Amino acid sequence: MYALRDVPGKGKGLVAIEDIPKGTRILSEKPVITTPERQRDDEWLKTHISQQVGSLSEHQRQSFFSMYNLHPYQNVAEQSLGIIRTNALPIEANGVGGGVFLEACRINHACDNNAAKNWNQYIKRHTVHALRDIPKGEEITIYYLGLDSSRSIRQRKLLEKFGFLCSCRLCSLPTEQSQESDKRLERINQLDDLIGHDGMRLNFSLRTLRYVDERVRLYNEHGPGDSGLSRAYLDAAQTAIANGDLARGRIFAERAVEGWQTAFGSDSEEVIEYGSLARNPAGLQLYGLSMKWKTSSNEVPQGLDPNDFEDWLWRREKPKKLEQLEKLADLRNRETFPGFDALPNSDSDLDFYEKVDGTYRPLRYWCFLGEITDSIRLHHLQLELMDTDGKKIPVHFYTDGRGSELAPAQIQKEYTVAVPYGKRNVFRYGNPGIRHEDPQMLKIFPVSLKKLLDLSDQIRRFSTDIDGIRMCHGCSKKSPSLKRCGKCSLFWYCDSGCQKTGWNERGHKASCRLLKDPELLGLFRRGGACDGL
Ligand SMILES: C[S@@+](CC[C@H](N)C(=O)[O-])C[C@H]1O[C@@H](n2cnc3c(N)ncnc32)[C@H](O)[C@@H]1O
Repeated sequence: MYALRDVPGKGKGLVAIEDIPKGTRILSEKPVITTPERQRDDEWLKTHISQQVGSLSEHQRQSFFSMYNLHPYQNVAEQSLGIIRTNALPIEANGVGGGVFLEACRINHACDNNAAKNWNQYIKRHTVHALRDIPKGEEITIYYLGLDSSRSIRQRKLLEKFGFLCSCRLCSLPTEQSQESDKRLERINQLDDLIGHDGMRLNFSLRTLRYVDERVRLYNEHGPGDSGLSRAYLDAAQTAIANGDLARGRIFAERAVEGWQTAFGSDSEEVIEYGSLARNPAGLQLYGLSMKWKTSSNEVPQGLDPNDFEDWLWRREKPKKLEQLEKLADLRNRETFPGFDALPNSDSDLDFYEKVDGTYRPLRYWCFLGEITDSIRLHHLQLELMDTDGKKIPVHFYTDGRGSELAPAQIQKEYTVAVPYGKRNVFRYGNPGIRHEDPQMLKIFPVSLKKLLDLSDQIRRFSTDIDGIRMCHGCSKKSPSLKRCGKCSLFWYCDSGCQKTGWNERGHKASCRLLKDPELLGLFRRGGACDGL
């Protein structure tokens, strides 16, 4: 795939002698000489290295002594040490710190490298993989430094450590573009700190995901193949899984693995470890730290265009295209209508609240929905509700009337209770539930939760206008000239025949009556519902 050639200004280097596709393992090599992990003095090192040089084959010896040496020397031992200092690549193995590889050490540096080096602990070899398609004739390059840093820092380190001034594409950018690239790298590093510190401390919150989302976008702008990208996807996977979101966790883990697969190969530690995470995201120890984003592993939306898919994946709030959709909430949207486990348990949960002038205010609207399965009146009313996840939780009435403000006819099994801005509360006795204090902040609708969710589905299907076209609730035909139901204004029909079908056969008689309740309509009108129901 490659040959050792003279490369102008760089001494020798490896050049592709055929097209090398992205992800190809270009080489896989054992060290001929190793250096210890612990710092040793030069005399000790010289002896240690001379012993190893002594046991090289003739071919290896020749190859070793033809390697580039930055350091002056007076004898063979000093020469060997100089070659090692110029060429050694890191090795992470017990007691070993670095090693010389006869082929891999011939690869020159570029800040926009087209190949990745890696010590593979499983096969005890150094591997080099193509990060992108490398056309025949192009030089193979790797990245010598640890972290990504600005042009001036990179140049200083390369000069100090390796004695050359880098002239790669990234280092040769015009000033303005180079400053842009530096800013990007600085922000990538800053985000890394924030994810490491703030993000994880905030219990893997939405904010962590925002940081990682930005980091991934910056990496993609920066250029392909940075191994930081896989790390970033792993952070995203951990954040999702810690919140019970197996669907996104799986996809993020798959993306992390895909990057490592390209850069390190399928037998690398990263691909093996995180490949099993992608197959079984629930196996992560952090799984379920919270269940506020709960999904199953295959709950992935189908048929979205790539941009919408990314918006879903990263939980980006995006402006909706349709005016109608903005007005009418989807009661199955778990962000707006979370199950009990996903509710905040305090005002300081920054996914739900922001601090303004010293007090916490909701960042957005959310509403807990649960169906009554039981009720008890002791010194206060206690309702037992079943939420959208099938979990049963108590609601304790600590209103002035202790629950007497509700008429007995309202408290019926299978009716649905809505609690805007509901919070999880731990009671001194009994199971965690909701502590209800303000009578305005709870409403009961005479319909089961299942029927309410079905109604939500129907509203989205039949009342949404897509470029002026709606679907007839009677016959499901799409048309730009339907007429709306005069009562609820939410369902549309071709003519009175279709309206009759909708009314008598497709359940609109019952749903239209329900939708007469302004408070139920308020539940669907997300915006209007922001101040309670
Ligand atoms: C590990 S060796 C790489 C192989 C070396 N070019 C040779 O001829 O054996 C590292 C040395 O190669 C040279 N080198 C590597 N990358 C370079 C680059 N981008 N520009 C100029 N010299 C480079 C430097 O002299 C550096 O100290």
